[in-house]
Amino acid sequence: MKKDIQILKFGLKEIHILQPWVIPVTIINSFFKSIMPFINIYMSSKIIDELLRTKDVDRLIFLVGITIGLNLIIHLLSTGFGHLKGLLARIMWQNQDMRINEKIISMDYQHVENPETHILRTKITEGESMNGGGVYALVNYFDELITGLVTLFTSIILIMEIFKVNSNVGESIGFINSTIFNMIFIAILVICTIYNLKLKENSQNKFFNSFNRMISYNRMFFFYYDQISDYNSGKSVRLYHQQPLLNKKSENMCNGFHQILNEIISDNIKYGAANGFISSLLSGLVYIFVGLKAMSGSITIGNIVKYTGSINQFMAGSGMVLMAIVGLKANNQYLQLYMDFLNIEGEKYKGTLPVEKRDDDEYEIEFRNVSFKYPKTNNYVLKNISMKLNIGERLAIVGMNGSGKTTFIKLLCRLYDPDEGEILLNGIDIKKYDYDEYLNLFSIVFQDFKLFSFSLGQNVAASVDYNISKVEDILIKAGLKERLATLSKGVETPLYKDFDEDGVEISGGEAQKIALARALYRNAPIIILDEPTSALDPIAEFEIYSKFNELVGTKTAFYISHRLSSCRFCDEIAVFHEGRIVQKGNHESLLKDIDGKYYELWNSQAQYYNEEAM
Ligand SMILES: Nc1ncnc2c1ncn2[C@@H]1O[C@H](COP(=O)(O)OP(=O)(O)OP(=O)(O)O)[C@@H](O)[C@H]1O
Repeated sequence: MKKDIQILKFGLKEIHILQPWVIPVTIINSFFKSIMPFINIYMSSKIIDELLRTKDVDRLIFLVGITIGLNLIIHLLSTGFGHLKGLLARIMWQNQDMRINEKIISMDYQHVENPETHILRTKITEGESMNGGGVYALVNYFDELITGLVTLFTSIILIMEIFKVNSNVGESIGFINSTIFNMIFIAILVICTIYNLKLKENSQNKFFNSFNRMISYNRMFFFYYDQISDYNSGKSVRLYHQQPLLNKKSENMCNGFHQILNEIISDNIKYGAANGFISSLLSGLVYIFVGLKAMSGSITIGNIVKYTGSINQFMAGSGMVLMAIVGLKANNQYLQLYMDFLNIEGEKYKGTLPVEKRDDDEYEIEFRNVSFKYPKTNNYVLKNISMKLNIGERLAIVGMNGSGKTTFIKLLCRLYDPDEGEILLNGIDIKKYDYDEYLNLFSIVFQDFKLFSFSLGQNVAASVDYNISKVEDILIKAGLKERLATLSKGVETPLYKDFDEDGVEISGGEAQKIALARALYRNAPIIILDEPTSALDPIAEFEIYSKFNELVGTKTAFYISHRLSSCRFCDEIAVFHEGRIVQKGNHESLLKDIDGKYYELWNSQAQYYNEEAM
């Protein structure tokens, strides 16, 4: 109970943050919605009594006029506020999406790589969009609760009279006029309502369980959808005849999904039938109860309309309140997911020390006995790494697949922190530096870099506004002079066709050059290139290497590559093997150690060049 209230408070606070007007407008809308039926109930009873008693035409016209007028006003107000509420709730929903995205962007990288974060996110978005659970649903349950409470309160005021024992009626109908008769009726009303509530609660819980089972199918569905729609995968699908594989996988997913859907539909039918039966039974009882009271003479004919209408409204209102409570409780399960997501803590210590701004780019990096394993794994990916990179030096990192090269860079950029040892910048642990200032020291091209469907210039500058001539200069330096000349809108040409028909498709090599240009545009003192030329043709690769010193200037550079021939220009080469640095030195010295890993790697690659040459 305490936890439920806590989650509810969180939900209401969230709604307020996302769109502060949603709650006030919902309350006003619920009020108008709920009083509308009572105007007709009350006024109808007055008109009937008037017809049966005085038949005063002027008064009848007055009563009908008031009824129509009130109906019109309340209807207009209720419709207007209803639309406003719908609009605000949609804005709130959109703001929630943005809040979730902002959270993902700002959370520690280790959470971004953690599949559990993505499952949680999928549960939240699908809970909202497909199952009506979460913040949006809270607005609706809140609406139902307020509407129910106002309905309940108003109906109680109107029906109180009927439960009064009338001393003017005769002995023969004494039982109908007695307190016991009234109590029996109220007891039946309460029992049926509680039973209905239990049915609803069971159905909601079953639905939430089904929803949890559905999540994995939904994730698969979107995965296949993406794969099938993505023209890049289209190539391998055709080439490897993967259609049957994808079809089979989709079919299995659909079967699992349909099975859960069938269970939900059959549960809903059972619940609907039971609920319909009980509601009809109750309606019948209300008419019998009020009819008997009228026959006994304890109420007027006009009051039959008032009391049957009000008791039905009482039942509807109490049903709404109870259903809203059950709904709110069930909805808490969805809100809890959202709360867990927002509560994902930034565990990383962000530091406060400002990074010294140096015109001479004199930044020295040292790894001291660094060991690291990925969260929730047992094996060290890096073990006892120690190395120092002097200012302005170019360090090449080579090694076989999975030897830990990219992980080394991830630690350097504080995407993860070491489990043991420390990384120092100018002799100070990098954790102590202000996180954002520290990151500003790096220009990085990752292997799996990403370009966006924005303009070429915005991609290079990583910003909406940019200096056009600077972007052009850098693109030319990165080897895109000819390609740039073919673009009618120059650097303002959109990349890809996702949002713009005039967008251009670029090759893998061109994309890599743009990613390189982006790193150069940033002009940070330390540059990191993770396989920066893997997609380039030999001539483009040669051009980049021959200009590398000019491109990198006085910056300190980390250079990761599988192609050992392309690392020869580096001052120092570190050879990684199974998470350790097994050799260090320049190309010539490393090659002299014929038992070393570098010699082995070099020869295995040189062998192919030689064979090709033969
Ligand atoms: N997020 C992660 N969670 C768990 N293990 C990971 C994660 N990322 C990488 N690894 C594992 O860490 C090891 C080192 O990976 P890393 O990407 O650093 O190697 P690499 O030398 O850069 O390889 P490659 O040359 O193929 O790019 C691999 O065994 C990899 O499976």
